[in-house]
Parts: sequence; structure tokens; C-alpha cells
Amino acid sequence: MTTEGAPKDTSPGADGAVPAADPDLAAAEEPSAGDEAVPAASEESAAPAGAPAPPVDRTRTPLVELDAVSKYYGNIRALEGVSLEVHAGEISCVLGDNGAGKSTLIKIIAGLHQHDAGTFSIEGEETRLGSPREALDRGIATVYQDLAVVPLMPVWRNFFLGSEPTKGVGPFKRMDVEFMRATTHAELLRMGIDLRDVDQPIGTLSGGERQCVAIARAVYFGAKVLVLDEPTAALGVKQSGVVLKYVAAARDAGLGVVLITHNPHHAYLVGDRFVLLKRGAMSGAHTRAEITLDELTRQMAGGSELEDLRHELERATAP
Ligand SMILES: Nc1ncnc2c1ncn2[C@@H]1O[C@H](COP(=O)(O)OP(=O)(O)OP(=O)(O)O)[C@@H](O)[C@H]1O
Repeated sequence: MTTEGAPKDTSPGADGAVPAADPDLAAAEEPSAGDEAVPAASEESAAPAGAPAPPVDRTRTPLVELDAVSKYYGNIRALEGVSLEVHAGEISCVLGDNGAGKSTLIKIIAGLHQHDAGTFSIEGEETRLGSPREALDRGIATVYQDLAVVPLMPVWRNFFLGSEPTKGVGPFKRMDVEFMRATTHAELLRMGIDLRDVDQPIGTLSGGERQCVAIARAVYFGAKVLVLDEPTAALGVKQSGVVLKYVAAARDAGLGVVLITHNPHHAYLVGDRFVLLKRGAMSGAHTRAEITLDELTRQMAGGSELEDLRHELERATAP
């Protein structure tokens, strides 16, 4: 996996309940005895059943804020005028089709690329990140879709990869294996992941479980902002539900989450804010209270373009 950072100070407990608005996900079977129930919600609301979506507080300083950010690769406009707010305890979803600019946006937030125009602020301070290491030091952890795990190494070893604690001094210094085992088990449990054997090679876990371990790792290492690159893209319905539950658990632990996805159903299950990208530009930005799942889906599907196409087809086939 590819998240790392400084060991955390504190973080509150997580409760991973995710309301289900996607009928397929709502129907998904629960993964293990340790998992909590996924109550079904109407598609108009992803707040817990019956409760209205909490109002978005526009006065707080975001953990991360992009304001009219642009990025060009030579003549290619990868991003233009894109704005995004990421708040503690909230999930900001970035939706877009292939080539929309999602990866470019991640790379700017993760410190791999720098923006060409606009502003990028972390906790109110305008910033230009020089490297992924700098992003991590500022509390931004990115979990990529193709997690860089060592498949044959145990789960606990992957959990601490690159940040292994040691005990003893001088020639007696060695990795604190017992601490790593116990901590990995406890941290996964705290996120609601009851992995019976943390000694099993991480390669034996499902793709969804590996995503969950990466999320738990970011929380443990004290990330303030968690960027998730299409965490459900390669997963089936059931596994997607499990991963979204842990995305919500990270949010409930107080992190600000950026969820990149092309699936409006997945976004609406957990999202507080939605930014839609199309060919590098922002085609919409909404808080949860401002948009329904139907409308989000329509906009993602290129609502007005589809309408135009339908009219054209009707004209073309008219007698
Ligand atoms: N290194 C690069 N050099 C030149 N053009 C690039 C580079 N990276 C991305 N692009 C272009 O920038 C645009 C946005 O690409 P980006 O990868 O950010 O989109 P995306 O939404 O992540 O797409 P996908 O879902 O297919 O990964 C595309 O037109 C792409 O071809």
C-alpha cells in the first residue's frame, strides 16, 4: 500500500455505518460478523434514515482548499478553474469520466505535480507541495487504486512498511514484531475490520480488504486528509459496500476525505460535497443538501448532452 506518515497523536473512535442508497449496495450481504448493519435510506437522502442531512458550515477553514486551480501539460488543458473544499469529518467526492482530470487533481493534492494557476491552501495557508513526502508531512495521505503492497508479506508487515518501530539499542536493535502485530490487529478492529489472522500474507486478502487496510493505516499514521483514488473501481457490489463503510469510518474518525470516483451511486452513499469534472473543467459543484442522487446521476451521465442527442436522434428518425 502507498500511504505513510508520522505516527498519529490521537484519533476518536470510528463507527462505520454507511446508509445505503444504491439498491445493489443496499442488497449486498454483510461481509463478516464484526461489521455493522448498513441501513437502507431513500435515494434522496444519505443521512441516517429519517435524519435530515446536516447543514454545511461554510464558515470553517477547510483542511484543503483548491480555488480556481489549473494545470496544463504543454498545450493540453488537464484542469482549468477547478475548486474543491475538504473539511474535517466530511467526504468531498470528485466525479468525472475518463480524461476528466481526476488523476491530475489527485497528483496536485498528493504533491506529485504543482498547479499552474489558482491557489492550493492547507488549513488556510497557501501552499505549493514539492513532493509526496511533503504532502504526507502536512497530513495528506493518498491511497492509490493499485496499492503498492508486498503480497507475500504478512498484513502487519505491510501495515508498517517503511515505518517499522524497533526495540533495543545498538547491535540488539530489531523490529518490534509483537508491537506491530498487536497494533495492526487493534487498529483494524477499531475501524471495524475483524481480521482473524494478521500473519496472513496481504496478497491473500481481497482487493476491498486491502483498500480497507490502507485506509486504517492512514488513520493510524495520523493523516488529516485521506485521498482515495477510485477505491471501488475494480470491486464488485459487496466489496464496494465494505470499502465505502470504511471510508465513512475514516470520516467519522475526523479525517477530511477526498473520494475520487466515476460512480455517482457510490459517491452519494457517503458524500457531503460533490465536484463534477468534465474535460478538465468543473461542470458542477454541490453540497449534499443541494442535489439529489437522481440529479447527480443525470449530471454525471452528461444530462443535457444526452437530451440533445435524444432530440437529434428523434429528428433523424422522424418520417
Ligand atoms: N503527463 C501528461 N502529459 C500530457 N497529458 C496528460 C498527462 N497526464 C494527463 N494528461 C491529459 O490530461 C487530461 C486529464 O487526464 P487525467 O489522467 O487527469 O484524467 P482522469 O480523469 O484521471 O482520467 P482516467 O479516469 O482515464 O484516469 C487528459 O486529456 C490526459 O490525456
